[in-house]
Amino acid sequence: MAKSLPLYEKTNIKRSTQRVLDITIFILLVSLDGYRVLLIYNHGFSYLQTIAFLCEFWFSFVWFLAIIIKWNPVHYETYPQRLLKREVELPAVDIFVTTADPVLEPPIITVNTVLSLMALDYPSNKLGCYVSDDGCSSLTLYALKEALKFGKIWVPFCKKYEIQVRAPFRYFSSPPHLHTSAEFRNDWQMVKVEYEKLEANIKEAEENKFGLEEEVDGMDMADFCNLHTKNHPTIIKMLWENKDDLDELPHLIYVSREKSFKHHHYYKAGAMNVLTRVSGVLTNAPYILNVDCDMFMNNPQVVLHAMCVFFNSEDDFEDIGYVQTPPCFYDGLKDDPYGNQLVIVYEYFTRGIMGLQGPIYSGSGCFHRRKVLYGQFPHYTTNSVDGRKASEQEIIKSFGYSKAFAKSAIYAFEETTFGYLPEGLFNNNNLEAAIQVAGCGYEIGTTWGSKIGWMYGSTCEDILTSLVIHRKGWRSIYIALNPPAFLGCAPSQLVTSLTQQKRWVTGLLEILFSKHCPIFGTLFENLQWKQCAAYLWILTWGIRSILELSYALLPPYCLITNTSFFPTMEERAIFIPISLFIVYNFQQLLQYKETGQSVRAWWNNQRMGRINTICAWLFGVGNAVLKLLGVRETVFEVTKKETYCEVDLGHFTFDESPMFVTGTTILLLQLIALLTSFIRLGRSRSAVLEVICSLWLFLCFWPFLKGILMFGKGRYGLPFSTIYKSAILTLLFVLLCLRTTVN
Ligand SMILES: O=c1ccn([C@@H]2O[C@H](COP(=O)(O)OP(=O)(O)O[C@H]3O[C@H](CO)[C@@H](O)[C@H](O)[C@H]3O)[C@@H](O)[C@H]2O)c(=O)[nH]1
Ligand SMILES: [Mn+2]
Repeated sequence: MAKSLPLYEKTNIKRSTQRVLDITIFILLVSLDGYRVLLIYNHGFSYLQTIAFLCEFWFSFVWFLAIIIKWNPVHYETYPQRLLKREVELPAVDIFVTTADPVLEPPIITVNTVLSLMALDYPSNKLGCYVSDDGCSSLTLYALKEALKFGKIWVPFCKKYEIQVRAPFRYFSSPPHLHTSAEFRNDWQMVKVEYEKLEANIKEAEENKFGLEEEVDGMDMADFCNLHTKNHPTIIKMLWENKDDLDELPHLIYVSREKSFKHHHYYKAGAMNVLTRVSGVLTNAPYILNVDCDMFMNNPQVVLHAMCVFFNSEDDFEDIGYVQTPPCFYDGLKDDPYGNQLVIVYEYFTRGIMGLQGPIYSGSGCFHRRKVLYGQFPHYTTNSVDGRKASEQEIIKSFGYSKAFAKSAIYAFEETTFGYLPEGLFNNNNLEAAIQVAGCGYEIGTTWGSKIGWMYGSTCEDILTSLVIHRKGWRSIYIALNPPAFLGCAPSQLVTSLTQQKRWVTGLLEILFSKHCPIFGTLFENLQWKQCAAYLWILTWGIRSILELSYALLPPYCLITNTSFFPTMEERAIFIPISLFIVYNFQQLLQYKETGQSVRAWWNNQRMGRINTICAWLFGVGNAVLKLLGVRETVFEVTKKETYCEVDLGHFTFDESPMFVTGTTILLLQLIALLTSFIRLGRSRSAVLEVICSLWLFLCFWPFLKGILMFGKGRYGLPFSTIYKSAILTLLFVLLCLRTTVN
């Protein structure tokens, strides 16, 4: 019987070898800690040994957390065909796309994402697509308007021929299949020409910066006339309304929330909350799918897959808060030179977390339940604010003064499948209500960002939001589809990648040192302790960077001062660090092999691991400290989206960023250390392991040496200021080393 078949199934993945290796590494780490303790106990306190102990102790702790996470990996399989057989009424879904800057995020990218989403295999009268434009750009609006025209031929074309890749730029980047009908080839050609026209129009508008006050194609652009992108009233444009017709496109709504210099706008989290409210008064779908502007939909069935989870069986479903799809990227550079494809993190860590309370929300490609975002606790079917049923008055107090919104929220708590559609969608009353809830003063005195919606206070609003949801006891589920549900663009330049990493680390520390710290969530709320371990593993990245930096300074210190911090050749304990080095790298290599990646990809990732921690994460820590001290607010630096492949892809390029100073300094120090030990060869104590460490780090930071050698050769070379700052730091360190030996 079709009805009784489950809509999704969970299978455990067996990874015995990995488990054995994990445990072995942990035992070795603990032995190393033990060795240090004994040494300090027997020979008295020494700074060198204490620093080494602290670092290694922390690495052991992080490894312990990792074991908890990786212990029980799982896989979920979803069956949309079974769902369709059940003939249930499918619920409405509101789709949120955010864009923030027409230069860093060219409108053609956003347009492709929107077009792919409009073409989802899902009843189009149940979909509403909201685009938030924090850049308040008439260009983005114009591009959307043009895209809508193209969408009217694109979407039917995709559905007629069951095209899989529904982002046109991606689809047209390869020729059509050979064995296709003449009709298909004609259609293909026609649609392609139309897409090229769309591209050309947007490009032209970009170049000409058309007179903003002009009427573009019957659309009044006067709203954008003379306005400042950081100080302007709300602009909402109802671009398309689906009149409850399956063959039409889904609703398309453009929202640029009000901005003023007097208010904080909370970056993406703020934008998401505005969309939540605007969609609340318009379509109020019980499910919300959110997608970054650079993540196009790549599996048309993805909404059906997600619904399989939500619709499985009554009791099961009652505590699932959201469904996340993995972040996957297209056109990954060969062998992952910047280590940002996250394959290993996904396969070993995320799959592991899936077996705990559930995956962490990663900001894009996620299906939320509206009532969960509204602060609902699991197993409630009516509204509950702070865990108990609330009156309309209380709802207004916490959700803001809009009556229309409060009313819609009550519907949302009851999770009616259609959402809330009073007489006609785009009437003036609704529009007025929407403009009201998009105002920048609307949230004052409410609990938006503190208890409901997307959470404020961290540039990693995604992780903070999911933590707050998990703390209430909700579970979450990951669906990894084939083909991947969404494909995004990963930074293809070193600076961009490092800037992103830096922002993440700042955001993570902001959470760790706030009242939202997961430890409290486990002690006082419903966050499971293993899930807490998973959060801690991520949130402590910044701390790891300080210890990694200290550890990276130990070998040069020892080699310059002719001391050692590792056991020497004469000691039997030397086998501990040696085995650790071998087993650890063997395990890493094995993981790359298991996931079908090359040895080169392993090397690149492990190298970028060091570069990220020492360059980007360290500055992330700096930003977080400045914020905690109240010196400076953190800033969400939007990641630059590269549209076209540049020639130097994969080559390291540099700029004036201070992040490169630490990297260059570490390189110079290893160089001096290696030279010193070479000169001393034969006359010094045996410091084999220190030399190996130094050499290893030297190889990791090799691209910086190239940067120095290419000095003056444009972006491939390190700028002079960076080199001389690093040289001064190196000199200071060497002097410090010499001073300690004199004493
Ligand atoms: O003031 C802002 C800043 C950003 N965004 C949007 O936020 C999204 C993510 O920004 P991006 O610069 O692409 O950051 P990434 O580092 O690529 O984003 C990752 O990390 C973020 C948290 O740091 C998450 O929010 C993202 O979903 C996740 O993909 C984009 O759609 C932006 O348009 C806004 O809407 N308003
Ligand atoms: Mn992004």
